[in-house]
Amino acid sequence: MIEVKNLSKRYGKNYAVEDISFSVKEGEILGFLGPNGAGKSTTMNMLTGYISATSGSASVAGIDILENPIEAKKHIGYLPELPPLYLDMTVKDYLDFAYSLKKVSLPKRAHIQEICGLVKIEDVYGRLIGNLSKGYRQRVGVAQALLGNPDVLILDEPTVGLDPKQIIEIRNLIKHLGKGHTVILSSHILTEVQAVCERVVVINNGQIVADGTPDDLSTAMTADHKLIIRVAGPSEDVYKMLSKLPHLVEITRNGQKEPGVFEYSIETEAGTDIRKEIFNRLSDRHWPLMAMRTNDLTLEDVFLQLTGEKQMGGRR
Ligand SMILES: Nc1ncnc2c1ncn2[C@@H]1O[C@H](COP(=O)(O)OP(=O)(O)OP(=O)(O)O)[C@@H](O)[C@H]1O
Repeated sequence: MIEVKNLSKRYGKNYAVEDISFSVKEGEILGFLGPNGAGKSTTMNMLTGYISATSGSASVAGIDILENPIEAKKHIGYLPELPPLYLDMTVKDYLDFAYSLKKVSLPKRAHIQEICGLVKIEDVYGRLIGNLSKGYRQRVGVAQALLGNPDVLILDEPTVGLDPKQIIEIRNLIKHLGKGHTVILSSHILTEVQAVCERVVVINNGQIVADGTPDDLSTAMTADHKLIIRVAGPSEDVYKMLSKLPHLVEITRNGQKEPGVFEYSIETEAGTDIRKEIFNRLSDRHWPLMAMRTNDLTLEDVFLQLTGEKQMGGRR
């Protein structure tokens, strides 16, 4: 549904986005994750035809957005980071205005009513946008993006500035919308993409540093070379035996976790998997293996490893 190939945007000597490629399948909810300044908005603005690209191509529903922006835009609903809401308009007037601006051909009243029901803004329909809470304003922004029933929704940081209850509501709304649309959602919040998205593209300093499902990314970084095991056996002897394991990088004793059961963290060379070896050796000595788990990284750890950032961008 969306194809981005070698897309770059340069401002002066600096690349805001450099040579990025990714694709989004029909019906997918893709999280575009990166810290502030990573290039998310720039990418979304190019994808939606708001700014031109320095080089590369992007297409939506098979239409090149840079060559044929008017046609391509008919397939896209866009919620920019700062939605273009007119605070002195009522929700009704604003949606009527956006309907005309977008030259939507669907039957006006029925279409707008359906969208208002979907994003749950019927009860504020006659109110001034300036008097609405941020959560409701964001819903109005989403309603505007849904006008014309586009195949693709592009939402730039849709939960920024909302309170926790509003965040949950908007996330649920996006998940719901994902059932009938292809969605790209940008975010600098890991838990958000984990909660909402089926796939995540991680961008940092204008470049893509990872692409996969949230689980894939954790797994890829975890591998099976970092293990935590618990063994019922004499701590000193077990430790000595484990120290002779092949491909060992480091072994740490974590102490006694239950009577007679000691825990160890084992790291081996990347790409090695010594779980069977551990099991067999302990079994030979009749030291029961009470627990074994990979030292899972959270998506947050993965992100920090991928981007080399000390911390995420400050806004929440
Ligand atoms: N019009 C512009 N002129 C010069 N530099 C720009 C312009 N727009 C963006 N940049 C730079 O490009 C980089 C990427 O910006 P972009 O807004 O795409 O990041 P972002 O990931 O969306 O971050 P944020 O969440 O803060 O909006 C930043 O370093 C920014 O300063």
